[in-house]
Amino acid sequence: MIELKQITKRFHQKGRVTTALDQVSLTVPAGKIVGVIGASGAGKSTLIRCVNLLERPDEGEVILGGVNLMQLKPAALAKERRKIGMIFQHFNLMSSRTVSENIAFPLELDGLSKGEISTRVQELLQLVGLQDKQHQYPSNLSGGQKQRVAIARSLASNPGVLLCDEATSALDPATTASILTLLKDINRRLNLTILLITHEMDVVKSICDQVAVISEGKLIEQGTVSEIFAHPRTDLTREFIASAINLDIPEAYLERLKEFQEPGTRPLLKLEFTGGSADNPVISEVSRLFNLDNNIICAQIENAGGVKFGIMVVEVFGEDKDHLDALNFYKERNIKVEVLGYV
Ligand SMILES: Nc1ncnc2c1ncn2[C@@H]1O[C@H](COP(=O)(O)OP(=O)(O)OP(=O)(O)O)[C@@H](O)[C@H]1O
Repeated sequence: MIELKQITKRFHQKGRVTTALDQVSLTVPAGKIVGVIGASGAGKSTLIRCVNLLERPDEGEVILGGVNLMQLKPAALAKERRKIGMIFQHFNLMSSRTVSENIAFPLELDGLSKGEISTRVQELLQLVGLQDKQHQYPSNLSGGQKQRVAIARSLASNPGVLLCDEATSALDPATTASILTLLKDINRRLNLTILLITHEMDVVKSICDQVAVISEGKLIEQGTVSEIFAHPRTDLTREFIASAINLDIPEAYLERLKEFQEPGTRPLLKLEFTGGSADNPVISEVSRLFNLDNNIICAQIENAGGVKFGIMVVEVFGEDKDHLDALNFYKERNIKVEVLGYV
């Protein structure tokens, strides 16, 4: 549905050139939800803005439903852009218009009659669950309700594609979850293709079919969510996966944690499991093979795209040499292991 082919975008400012995107190629299949994740300044916003040519790439092709947008004249491009909806972190609603009037705006631009607009607005209000707010102004709505209005407005002209620019970044966790559920529901019901950018792996984990990781303007990894969570190839991707797990080490252990080993202290290990390694009984294997006792301090196992991943923190009792052998064993089993310190 969306094909970005070797997109490069440079910004020139005060004699300096920033390459925001460097030969980026990305395909978003029809009906799928694809997430692009990256840190601040990685190029996410530039990437998503290149899809509807809000930013014009210096090199490469932007193909939407088989049409190369880069080759279109302004009138034809404006027509193609009507097929792309977009929502933003800060909603971009018109404060002087009510909820219904905001949603009606693109339909007015499309030249629909008053009756047609009214019918369509009611459908959209129902889709996003805001019938009771239709006469309110945006200033009287919560963040989640504002984003629902923005979603309804973006869908007014029946676009085939929805671009989401950090759409949940300004929302609290519960509201984020409800907006992500709505996006997934719309994706299924309308067969809408969604490209979203985010800096949160939780968003990817919740609703994406595929994910690409962007760093310094380059896509460094892409694949299905299950592939990427099962076999992350880069440290950055591993960090994003780990960030999707909220693991709290008990305060009592953190207070006792020492950087270097002292007599009578034991290593505290953090183990990160992804994919196959989360299914293996490694903790009991390690105990048996290396004569070590593991005290599990905290652990969390999550699921994304049918793949398990998780983190466990263990206090290990045993001989120094056996500890080293165990560390190597974990590494051989593709389990990322870190000695957090000694307790
Ligand atoms: N209009 C512009 N003029 C000059 N430089 C720009 C412009 N827009 C973006 N950049 C630069 O391009 C790079 C990528 O920026 P971009 O906004 O795409 O990153 P991002 O991943 O969306 O970051 P964030 O999550 O902080 O919004 C940054 O180095 C940024 O400073």
